[in-house]
Amino acid sequence: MKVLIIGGTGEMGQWFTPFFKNHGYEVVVWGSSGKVEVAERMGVEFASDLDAEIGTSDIVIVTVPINITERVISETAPKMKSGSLLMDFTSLKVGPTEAMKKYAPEDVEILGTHPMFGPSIPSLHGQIFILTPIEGRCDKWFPVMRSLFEDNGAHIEVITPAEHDRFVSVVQGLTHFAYITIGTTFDALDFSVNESRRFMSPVYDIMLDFVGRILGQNPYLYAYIQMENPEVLKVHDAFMNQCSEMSSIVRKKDVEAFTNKMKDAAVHFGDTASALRRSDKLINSKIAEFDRLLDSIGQEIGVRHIYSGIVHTGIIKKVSPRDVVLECGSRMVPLKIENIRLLDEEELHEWKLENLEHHLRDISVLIPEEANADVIMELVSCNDDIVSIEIIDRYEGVEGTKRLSVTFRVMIMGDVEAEKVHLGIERQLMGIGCSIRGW
Ligand SMILES: NC(=O)c1ccc[n+]([C@@H]2O[C@H](COP(=O)([O-])OP(=O)(O)OC[C@H]3O[C@@H](n4cnc5c(N)ncnc54)[C@H](O)[C@@H]3O)[C@@H](O)[C@H]2O)c1
Ligand SMILES: O=C(O)C(=O)C[C@]1(C(=O)O)C=C[C@@H](O)C=C1
Repeated sequence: MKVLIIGGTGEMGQWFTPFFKNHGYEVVVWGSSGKVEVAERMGVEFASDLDAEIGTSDIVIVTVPINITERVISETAPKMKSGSLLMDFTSLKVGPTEAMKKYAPEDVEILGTHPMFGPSIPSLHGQIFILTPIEGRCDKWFPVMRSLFEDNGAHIEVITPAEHDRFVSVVQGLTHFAYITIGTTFDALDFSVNESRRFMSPVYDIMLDFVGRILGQNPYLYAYIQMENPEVLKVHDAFMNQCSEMSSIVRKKDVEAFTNKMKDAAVHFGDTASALRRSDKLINSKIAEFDRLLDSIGQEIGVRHIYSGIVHTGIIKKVSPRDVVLECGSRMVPLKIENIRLLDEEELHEWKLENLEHHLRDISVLIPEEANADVIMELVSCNDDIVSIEIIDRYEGVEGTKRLSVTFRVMIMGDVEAEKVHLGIERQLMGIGCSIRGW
């Protein structure tokens, strides 16, 4: 089954390429900037002949900047083969769906989708995926796509394209607008965000992270989310009216009016108690990770850099509210706490197993008569410094004894003193009655 991702070299395209590849699809990507090296890095083909790929693909996904999506659909849809599926990931749904309806031949199915997440999420687990199928235009492929996303942990919401655009005019239109405007206000006030962190409350801390998260992303995406959805302007008007009304209440020092507005908004909002609990959880999770770092000073830890994926292991030397210093061999590595995730013991162990260069030792022993070599091996294997152990030789013909000779091949964890562990294993074997051969 072949999937062509038009825009496959972009942010979302690069997220979904390995996703489809890992589910057994052959993936071919195309991007206007011709980034063949991006395709190579992902281990997929770059579509050198785009029209030929469109005509032979089972699924074509359009995931290009919002403002050109309809044009790309109009150029792509008519060239698709019978029985195939045309799908998009655009943050708006009315325009792209109308274009798919208009330009896709009747025997090509169409499905508008909007993944409600950005490309920095690790998996579909717990993420919302909005689907806007058109009656009679996606009977074969809708259940296939739905279960592909659902089986990977996504929560599916099915609505019409118009309902979608109305909801996202607030869900994204208002949220992004408010956060971006907070960012532009910092700038207009020439306010030092960095210095302000010294005085931050939990609410401010979290708000800053979200403002920074949005400001740091592709500004064109956010511009088109504001400008290509006609519903957004109504939301801006309502927001700005509320800003002026609240500000004039503040100027008049009208406490009664302010508190009434706030109480009314709380009633309209609904369950503020759950919002408090959930935001407490978010705040506490930040504190919990910080506490774990503090508790680990002087101990070995492993942290994964959220953006590069690189794992650093070492002894934790210093922790301040925003930074941590790790001693990695002879180097001191400073890391920003917001950029790292602390690995738990099991994750660190797994990482070591996969990434360290381990030490191989063969230990030959004569085991006691009547003893069972497999049981002895099981006993020895209960040692955290041992990666693996196997029996590579059993020999009954040792001169002068009836005892069985057994050779254990032991892989010792790469970051421990192999000699010490080796001697420890030999001592343990002797303790249960084995004689080390070659002594
Ligand atoms: N980034 C997100 O967080 C996010 C989340 C959900 C949905 N989306 C939607 O996904 C789509 C892609 O967003 P993105 O962030 O991956 O964008 P991007 O800018 O990172 O990637 C755009 C891709 O489109 C290609 N492209 C640019 N101009 C083109 C043209 N004229 N013809 C064909 N291809 C062209 C680029 O080469 C690139 O491969 C958008 O519709 C966006 O609304 C984005
Ligand atoms: O950065 C994130 O995690 C996002 O959620 C990105 C985000 C958003 O901010 O709403 C951006 C555009 C998409 O349409 C969907 C999600």
